[in-house]
Amino acid sequence: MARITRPSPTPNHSPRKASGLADVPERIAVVGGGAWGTALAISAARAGRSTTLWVREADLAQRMRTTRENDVFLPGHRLPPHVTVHEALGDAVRGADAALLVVPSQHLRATCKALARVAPKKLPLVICAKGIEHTSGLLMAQVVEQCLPDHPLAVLSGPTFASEVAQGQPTAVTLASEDAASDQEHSLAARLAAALGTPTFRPYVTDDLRGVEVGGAVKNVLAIASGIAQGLGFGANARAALITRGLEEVRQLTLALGGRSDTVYGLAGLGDLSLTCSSEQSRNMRFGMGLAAGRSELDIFDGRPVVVEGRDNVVPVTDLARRLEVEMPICEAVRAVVAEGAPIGDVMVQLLSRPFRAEARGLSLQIAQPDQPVEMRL
Ligand SMILES: NC(=O)C1=CN([C@@H]2O[C@H](COP(=O)(O)OP(=O)(O)OC[C@H]3O[C@@H](n4cnc5c(N)ncnc54)[C@H](O)[C@@H]3O)[C@@H](O)[C@H]2O)C=CC1
Ligand SMILES: O=C(CO)COP(=O)(O)O
Repeated sequence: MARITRPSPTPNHSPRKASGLADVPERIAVVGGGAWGTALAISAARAGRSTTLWVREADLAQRMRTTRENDVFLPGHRLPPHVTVHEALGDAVRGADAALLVVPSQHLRATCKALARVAPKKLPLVICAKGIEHTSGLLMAQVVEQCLPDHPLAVLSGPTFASEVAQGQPTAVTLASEDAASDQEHSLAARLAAALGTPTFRPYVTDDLRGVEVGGAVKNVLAIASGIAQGLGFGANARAALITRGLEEVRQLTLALGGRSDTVYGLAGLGDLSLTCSSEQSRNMRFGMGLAAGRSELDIFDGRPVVVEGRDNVVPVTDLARRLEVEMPICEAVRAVVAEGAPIGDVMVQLLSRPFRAEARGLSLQIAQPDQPVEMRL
């Protein structure tokens, strides 16, 4: 395995200037000790940051302090010495310069409410969860703004399987903060990039929070579709079509919400969508494959407590699209299977029987529906 090492990153506690940039956050708190939080803590420590990790499960936190491994959510990866594990949220964020929020999307609000009681004033917050809140239909940044209104906000997203990041495999991410437009190198996103970036964890900065968030929320739903397609035995052509047409669904929703096309074609859009739709490392994709094979949810992950954001987000994603009158046929098909119990075969036939249409934007062709029966052995 190729591995690039960085010239001896030594953590220190004094503010650092990087390449003439403003002070970068030195002490990073990671809120959420699942696979992604653990990988981000390892990566932040590798970047030389002094890192705390909040692990909700007290027994796991205790074990991690001894064994230096998260044997539940990210087994096989050692925590560097500069990562301190806490089960009390207040201890994890005390003295932090920035906090990465890495709990599953549907638990973010409750976690933020708890954080509001203990977080230092104006602590910069970095959303690393991908999704839309079920009860409110809000994106993660909107949820955080409601619970912690006075805290500067950034979003970190992109094609990032946790275990590869923990291994130090080359990875690129998008870091978004609104001030990146006006105050580029002093922006929160730029300062976080300087704090968290390494030769193998390469942040790209943008000001388009909305676009970054939509890409992350929708790709998980599309990855379930990709898993279903793979599970049904469809080939590489189908996957390429699904990724391309899925990206168009991401684009339409992004634009409807005020995000930008360049974000859709960036790491948090096309990058994450293509990763998650083509690798069985993806839990969402494995979930879809399991559904196609007729397996139960528990059986798909051998009874382990695994987050499948696409399953938890398919209804809020499609509800939002319906409200904004954005057509998302692939996401709707996943909703029919996952949330409404429709038989996969019927949903697939419906999807393949949709009318042919224009690909070029601006053309509004009316073409007849396919009139042959869909011939598939499902
Ligand atoms: N695993 C990955 O490769 C990546 C995950 N993400 C995102 O990170 C977020 C977290 O996912 P993972 O770390 O992978 O999850 P995970 O499946 O590895 O772990 C589950 C996490 O949920 C937490 N949890 C369970 N119930 C909770 C509650 N009531 N309140 C707060 N936390 C609770 C657990 O403590 C644990 O930290 C998700 O939004 C996911 O989409 C983003 C990029 C990569
Ligand atoms: O978000 C991810 C990769 O960028 C992780 O995807 P899964 O949750 O499908 O494993």
